[in-house]
Amino acid sequence: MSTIAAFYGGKSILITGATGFMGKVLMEKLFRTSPDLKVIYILVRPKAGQTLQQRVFQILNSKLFEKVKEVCPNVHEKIRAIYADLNQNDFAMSEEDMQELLSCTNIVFHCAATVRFDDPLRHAVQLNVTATQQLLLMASQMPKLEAFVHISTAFSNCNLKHIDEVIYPCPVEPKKIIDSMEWLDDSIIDEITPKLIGDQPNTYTYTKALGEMVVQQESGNLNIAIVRPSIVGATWQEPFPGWVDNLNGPSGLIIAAGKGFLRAIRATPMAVADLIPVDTVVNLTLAVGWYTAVHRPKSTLVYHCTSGNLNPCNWLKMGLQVLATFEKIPLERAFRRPYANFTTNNFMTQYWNAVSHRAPAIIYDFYLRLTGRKPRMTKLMNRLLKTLSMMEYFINRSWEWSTYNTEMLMSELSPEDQRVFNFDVRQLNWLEYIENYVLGIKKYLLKEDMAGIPEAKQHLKRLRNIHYLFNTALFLIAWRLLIARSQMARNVWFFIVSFCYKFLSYFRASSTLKV
Ligand SMILES: CCCCCCCCCCCCCCCCCCCCCC(=O)SCCNC(=O)CCNC(=O)[C@H](O)C(C)(C)COP(=O)(O)OP(=O)(O)OC[C@H]1O[C@@H](n2cnc3c(N)ncnc32)[C@H](O)[C@@H]1OP(=O)(O)O
Ligand SMILES: NC(=O)C1=CN([C@@H]2O[C@H](COP(=O)(O)OP(=O)(O)OC[C@H]3O[C@@H](n4cnc5c(N)ncnc54)[C@H](OP(=O)(O)O)[C@@H]3O)[C@@H](O)[C@H]2O)C=CC1
Repeated sequence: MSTIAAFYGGKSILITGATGFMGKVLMEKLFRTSPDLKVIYILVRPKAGQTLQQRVFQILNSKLFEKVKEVCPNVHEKIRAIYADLNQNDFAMSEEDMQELLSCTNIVFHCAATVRFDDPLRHAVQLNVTATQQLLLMASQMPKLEAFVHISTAFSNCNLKHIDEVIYPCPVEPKKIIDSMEWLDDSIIDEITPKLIGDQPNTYTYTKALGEMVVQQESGNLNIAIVRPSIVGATWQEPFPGWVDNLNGPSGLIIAAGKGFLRAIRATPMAVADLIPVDTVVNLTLAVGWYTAVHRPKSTLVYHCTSGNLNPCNWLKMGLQVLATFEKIPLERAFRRPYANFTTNNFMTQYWNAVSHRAPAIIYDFYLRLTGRKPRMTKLMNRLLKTLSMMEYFINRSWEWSTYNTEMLMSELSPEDQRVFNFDVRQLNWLEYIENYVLGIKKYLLKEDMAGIPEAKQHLKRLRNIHYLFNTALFLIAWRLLIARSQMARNVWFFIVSFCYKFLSYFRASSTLKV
């Protein structure tokens, strides 16, 4: 029997961000391995016209939870959705809900965050810093609390090249930032944002670093740990390979590549692609929760959940494997054939953006206009280029994350726990993982039917023919224009034609002689 699974039995667990990518996998694993847990409280807000209950119903009835229903048939009774908006004071929770949480919670997993890179600083501070502070305050009033696990990011200190498992101080105290957000108006905040974030690439990594400092400053007597995952990708093994349900990280760009929108990228091919499967992150998180509660380390331990130092993969290898998979299993209705062009040169980036991204979009929009339809490709392409520009910082650098605490934790686990809560990325086969990731994107994110693969392949063949036809026509037009304007081009043209004619005559003559 797994010690960690047994530990969560009978526990009341509070999860924030349970409706998010990582939160869902965390809940799934908890229910599957510890079906005798008492209750999971999840803080949820209504969204996109769905009530709390509808959101929970949708999660529990998704493919991800199919195995859970077998091992824990009463899962509906063990999940308690509590209305909460982490942007509001006291999370806008009712008094009864608050009291229940304070008196019953044994373990807290704080996953909620805004992960947008372009969020205004005020909003990012509210969710990634102030909400963390409020949750810690709540935690300090929970008499039964055994452990609080805060999910941060390995990029919270991405202004450094080598990152240790420690909390680094921020230039400005989080409290001062929180205070200033209360009285500064939006335009001033926007103006000072670049100065405040300094050498951090965006408000996301900056506020995640502030969040860690808040954890350190407000931890008091709590048993707290921080987990720092790098770029979280689809599931590796559990509950099944390739599950993914959002566009964050590489997923959106993989789709863009598969649909033929993204054909060139400013990326350093040999830079480490520090991806980490979401089930690996969840296994580590659960092991951390157990260790923190049982061993009560004296200080707040930070755990890096990264792959680069143990089993590195680079962007080139990843890109090529993505394309190889699309050869076998293409996406439906692609705009162009998938193709990859990695460049680190600024001029080449501009060139490829103009030739491979903007020009086809303009031509296609022209075609849409001609056929009486609404143009949309240029808008979509601009969005893609914006996304690319936001990601560039992360795909042109490599970082070294030390993993002493993570390795120490691994050595503390029993063989059974190492198997059930496996977070040893050395066992990961990248080519297999990436193939499953791409397949998962097709099946679970885009919900494309595998029966449509032959038609998708046919479509790619048609696109290839259109591509050849288009290039030939373009070449002939360009050549015709050149001949009309340049004597030299005409001379070259006559030289080539007469050369070919002579060659053919010679060939015919020599073959007649042989006979
Ligand atoms: C050339 C060949 C290629 C070959 C093969 C290819 C190989 C692949 C190579 C891969 C290299 C990967 C590098 C990853 C590096 C990650 C580093 C992470 C490090 C930190 C990790 C963390 O610790 S934290 C998690 C990361 N955090 C995010 O990753 C959020 C980002 N994101 C945003 O910051 C906003 O999204 C942003 C973008 C501002 C847009 O903002 P925006 O306002 O313009 O757009 P919106 O977000 O409102 O979305 C409007 C519509 O775009 C759709 N969409 C949203 N995202 C999309 C996306 N990525 N790709 C496509 N489509 C996307 C969405 O579904 C909407 O669609 P619709 O309109 O139909 O609903
Ligand atoms: N994905 C990644 O690549 C990485 C993620 N991380 C960290 O992991 C954690 C989880 O990320 P991930 O699951 O990918 O993110 P998601 O964007 O998928 O999920 C974010 C979660 O936070 C919730 N949330 C956001 N705002 C509020 C609010 N005002 N009130 C209540 N809940 C709110 C969301 O709820 P709702 O569904 O209602 O929007 C959602 O459940 C985050 O802390 C992130 O920083 C770290 C490294 C990499």
